[in-house]
Amino acid sequence: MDQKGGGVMDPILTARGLTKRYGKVTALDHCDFELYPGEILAVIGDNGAGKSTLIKALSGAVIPDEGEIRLEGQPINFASPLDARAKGIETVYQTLAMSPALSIADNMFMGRELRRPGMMGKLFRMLDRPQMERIAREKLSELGLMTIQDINQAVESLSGGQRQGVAVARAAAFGSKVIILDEPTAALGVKESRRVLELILDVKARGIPIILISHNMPHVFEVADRIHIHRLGRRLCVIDPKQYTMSDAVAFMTGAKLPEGAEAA
Ligand SMILES: Nc1ncnc2c1ncn2[C@@H]1O[C@H](COP(=O)(O)OP(=O)(O)OP(=O)(O)O)[C@@H](O)[C@H]1O
Repeated sequence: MDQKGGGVMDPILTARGLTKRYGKVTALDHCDFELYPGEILAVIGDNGAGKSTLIKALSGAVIPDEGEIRLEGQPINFASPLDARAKGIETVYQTLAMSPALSIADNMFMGRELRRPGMMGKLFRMLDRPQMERIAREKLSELGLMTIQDINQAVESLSGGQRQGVAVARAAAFGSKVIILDEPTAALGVKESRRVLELILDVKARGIPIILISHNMPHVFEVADRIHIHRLGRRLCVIDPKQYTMSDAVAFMTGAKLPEGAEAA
């Protein structure tokens, strides 16, 4: 059943019956999932509920044992995160996957460097630094991240919030269809978290849907359009944050209360 817009919109990303076992542990147990165009979908759940495994399966980092994933209606079988990236699913992990000693521009283009013909013509193509710097500057400024002064500044010299910003801008910059953010505010202070939440809303305003994994209920309730509650390896329900309180969500998550009237999985 469509959970959004009374059946008007088709989901951009779906999963049906996703299952992943690690020996005797079932990390994902016939899990369903939907992400709709333009929305921020938060995924919450207790420790060990299977949230990371779910996003890893959606981003090609884990290959599910069973189940089906569809992107824009087409079945997909990612063999690796690179595969998922090539299809427009960008994931920003807590570790950010950046090289601290390299510059902002280098990090933004890591793995997709732009090249131009060198002195020897087409055989020896060299990095097109001016172009990469120009685009990096443009992308950061589009997302209001121009508190960063110098695009050649090493990432290690940035604050935690600025680093998170660069990672999100990188994800948003490359024709993404879906951005997955894993605990983007977990390591940040109040002010930096605020900036990152604004950035998440900016990315949404640019029409890119976001999956936000977070344990921070105030942040989730502030930005999410819908909340996928994950419990014991599967989706327990999806709730509208305007209709439930944070304590309801925590009670559902921990099994203290069952969702009433929520869309059961
Ligand atoms: N590579 C692995 N090998 C063995 N077990 C794993 C592996 N990855 C996850 N698990 C197990 O699968 C279950 C789900 O883990 P997962 O990390 O997906 O949960 P989570 O909801 O993201 O938890 P947290 O909020 O604590 O990060 C846990 O019991 C975990 O121990």
